Amino acid sequence: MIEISGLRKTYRSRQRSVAAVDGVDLSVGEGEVYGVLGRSGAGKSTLLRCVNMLERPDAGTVTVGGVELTRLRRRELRLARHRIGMIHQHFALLSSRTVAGNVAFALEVTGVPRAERRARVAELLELVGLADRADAYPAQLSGGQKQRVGIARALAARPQVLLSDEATSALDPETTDSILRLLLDLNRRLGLTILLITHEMAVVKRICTSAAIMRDGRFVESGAVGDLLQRPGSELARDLFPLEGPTELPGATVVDVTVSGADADAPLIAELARRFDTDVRILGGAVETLAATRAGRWRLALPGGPDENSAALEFLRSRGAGVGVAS
Ligand SMILES: Nc1ncnc2c1ncn2[C@@H]1O[C@H](COP(=O)(O)OP(=O)(O)OP(=O)(O)O)[C@@H](O)[C@H]1O
Repeated sequence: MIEISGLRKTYRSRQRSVAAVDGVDLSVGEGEVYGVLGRSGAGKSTLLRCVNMLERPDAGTVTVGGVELTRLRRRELRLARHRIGMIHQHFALLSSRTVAGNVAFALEVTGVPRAERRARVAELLELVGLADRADAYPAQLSGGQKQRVGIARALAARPQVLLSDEATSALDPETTDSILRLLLDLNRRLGLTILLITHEMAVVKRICTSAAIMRDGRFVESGAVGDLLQRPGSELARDLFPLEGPTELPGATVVDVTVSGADADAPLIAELARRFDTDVRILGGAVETLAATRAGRWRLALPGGPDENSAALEFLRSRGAGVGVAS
């Protein structure tokens, strides 16, 4: 649904030049929720703004829903942009308009007739759970309610894609959770593809099917959450699903084992102990449900050195587990 290739954007001023996006490739499938994580200044906002061409990239291509936006002229781009909704950290609502007026505004600019507008606004407010606040003004709303208005407005033109720019960063944890639940619900009900940027791992954990870490304008790691978890040494896996316990034990091989999907609930460790008649110890671990994936991660200590345990490690791999030897 979103294909980005070789994307670059450099900001130049007399004193300095900053490569905010420095060669990013990204592919977001239809119906995916893709999270880009990174610290302040990593280039996340610039990347997102290049996706709907609020920012013109210097190089690379951006294709959304099969349309290559980087080739379009201004007028065509304006039309194509209607297929891409966007929500913002600070909501960006019009303070002089009511909730209904803010949502209607998005329809006015696309020339939707008045009667149709009214019905669509009612439908959208129902969708985001704000039907009873249609006549309120933004100043009378909580942060979570304001973001719901932002979401309704972003969905007005029935976009295929929603871009989310730190949409929950200004909200408390409980409200964050309710907004993330709404986004997940919209993703599932409408088949909406979501590309979000955030500095909060919890957001990725809660709703993303795929994720990337961005640093200095580049993706340092990316992939489906289930795959990342199984990738030995993955930074994202470590942060998404931390493992506790020592990484070294005298006389033992310490391994981190990750399984995802239905395998997460299989009695893998029991089978390992039985088959290889080994006194395997669990040093740390858990089974958790992330947005898209049920996953189990364990740090195990197997008696003996790596050579003595090679058959056991091979067995774990043959069962679809990601295996990283810690020591
Ligand atoms: N309009 C601009 N002019 C000059 N430099 C800019 C501009 N916008 C962003 N930058 C610079 O580009 C780099 C990336 O900024 P960007 O806002 O994309 O990062 P970010 O990861 O979204 O950070 P934050 O979470 O703080 O918004 C930063 O060094 C920033 O100072």
